[in-house]
Amino acid sequence: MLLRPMMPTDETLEDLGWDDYFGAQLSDEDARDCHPVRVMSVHRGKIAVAGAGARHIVTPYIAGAQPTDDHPTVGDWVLIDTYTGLPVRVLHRKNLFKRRAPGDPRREQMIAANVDTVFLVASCNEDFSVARLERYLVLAHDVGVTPVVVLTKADLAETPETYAAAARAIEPGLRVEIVNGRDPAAVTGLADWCGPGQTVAFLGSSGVGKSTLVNSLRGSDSIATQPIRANDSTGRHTTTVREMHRLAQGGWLLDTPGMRELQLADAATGIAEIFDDFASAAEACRFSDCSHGVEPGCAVQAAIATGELTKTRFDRWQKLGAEERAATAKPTKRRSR
Ligand SMILES: Nc1nc2c(ncn2[C@@H]2O[C@H](COP(=O)(O)OP(=O)(O)OP(=O)(O)O)[C@@H](O)[C@H]2O)c(=O)[nH]1
Ligand SMILES: [Zn+2]
Repeated sequence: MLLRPMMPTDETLEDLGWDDYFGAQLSDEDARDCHPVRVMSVHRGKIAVAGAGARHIVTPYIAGAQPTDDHPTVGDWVLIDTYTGLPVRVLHRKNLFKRRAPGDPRREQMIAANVDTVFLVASCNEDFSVARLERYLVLAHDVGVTPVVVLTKADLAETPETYAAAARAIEPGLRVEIVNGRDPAAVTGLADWCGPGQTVAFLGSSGVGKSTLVNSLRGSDSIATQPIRANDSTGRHTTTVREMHRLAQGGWLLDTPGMRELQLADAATGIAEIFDDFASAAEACRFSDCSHGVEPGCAVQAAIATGELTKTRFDRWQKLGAEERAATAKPTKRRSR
């Protein structure tokens, strides 16, 4: 089967996000016999890919690929054999978003690969929650993607700066941008991350304005947005396509339904990073399995007493830890009849 050019483009590999990280993975043989393509979308039994100057449809099956992770997902770079048109291997990823497969918590499902920046979207209204942003930060750190907090609906808030200050306080150096997602001019604040070759993804709960932002960034209105339901602010899921979208600034948006349903999974390292002050205080507790409650010699409680650590952050640290343990707990054995 020869590689059929489906659609000629003027895209270079660099436009698509190719850089030295991937280039360094090619042997001389690879460079001679194969060419790299990026996975734009995944369908049943086929994947749409983009290479230098053309887009193609190829099979996702790679001979000999064993674990699921060896198979291509959206955002991946795949080597295609120039003579057979078949995929040879998936290049090592910069990062990979995964989630537990719905209905089977023991299986993991790949969601998106090679994301440069993840926009953590929250709105400047009563839905704003530091704890939720922290969860997303944990996830971003865990996956190894640079997070940028985007606060939407600034036009509806009297003092959007108070929300921004609360977000900035979560982590030193955290980038926080305030936008009116409906105003295409206002999203220019996000341009730094959306230029040629850059890949972004969005995380945030339903109704915070992700689709609206995406439309403003794409310079089109091609993702349907629906008005929020009148008596709750949960919004609706309006995005069903699973693919990479070209942004007006030249970059790529990786938008998959899975991204929208991501949960905190296997995020232990991430939690330790966001709460490194708590993690290091806990090392001084008298008991190694201290629950930081009423035990004698608890260094965490001591630090809270002196004001060195805060009780509110302690509560969030405990809550995230408990959620994480619940999420990774082995299913309890069913009693036999
Ligand atoms: N005033 C104002 N309204 C906004 C802004 N961003 C989004 N909205 C509105 O908020 C509602 C929800 O926005 P969506 O973009 O659909 O939210 P979403 O995060 O994509 O929601 P899901 O698709 O459910 O994940 C829509 O009515 C938008 O028009 C903003 O910055 N300012
Ligand atoms: Zn303790």
